[in-house]
Amino acid sequence: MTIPSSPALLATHLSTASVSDALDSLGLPGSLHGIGALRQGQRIVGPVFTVTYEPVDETGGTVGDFLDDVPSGSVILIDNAGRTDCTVWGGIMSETAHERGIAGTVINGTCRDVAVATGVGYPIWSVSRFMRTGKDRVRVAAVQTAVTIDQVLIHPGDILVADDDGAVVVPAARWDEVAELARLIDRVEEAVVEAVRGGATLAEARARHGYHSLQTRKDPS
Ligand SMILES: O=C([O-])CC(=O)C(=O)O
Ligand SMILES: [Mg+2]
Repeated sequence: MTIPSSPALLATHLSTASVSDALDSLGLPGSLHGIGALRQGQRIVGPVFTVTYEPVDETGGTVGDFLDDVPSGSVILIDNAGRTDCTVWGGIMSETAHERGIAGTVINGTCRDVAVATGVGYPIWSVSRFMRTGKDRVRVAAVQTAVTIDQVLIHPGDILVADDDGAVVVPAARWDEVAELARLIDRVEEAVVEAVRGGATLAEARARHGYHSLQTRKDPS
């Protein structure tokens, strides 16, 4: 399996749109509906380090205790069950993750200190932003165990791609296959645009290159 984590590959990596279409064509789930980029113009790809939070009723809960254990190049994927009334990520964590070379953080939940993340250029995708802390409200229940977000079952080490359009996860064992298909989809879409530039109508260009069925699930037989 090739994980494109070098800066050069990061600069040219696949869009979430192409990866999502490739997953559709293989009949695989992976797109994380409801999680969006905190700010535009950032793209990441890397293996996920999963974190699961749970609520606490009394004092003692806190956020971020796992951060010292995350390898550089990882994408931190936090599942707080979509909870948006208290954080699981903040500015100290953004500064620390940036310092450690962590690729970015994707949160099924909310985060705060957004200006700090923006200031250091640390990429975050989340359901929302909100300032009330998760300290004394949540605690880490598990790290590096499987999580399910938007009905997508995600295992530690699966490959997450995120950009302006959101975040999508590919099972590690299917990465090469999905990436190759996504590259093919990119090439076909470029050919459609080239045909339009060359004078074809959009209908002609799309028909010529099979645009409408790029993402259609292919018969496995
Ligand atoms: O309580 C939180 O969300 C954590 C926080 O603010 C930080 O890391 O700076
Ligand atoms: Mg803070």
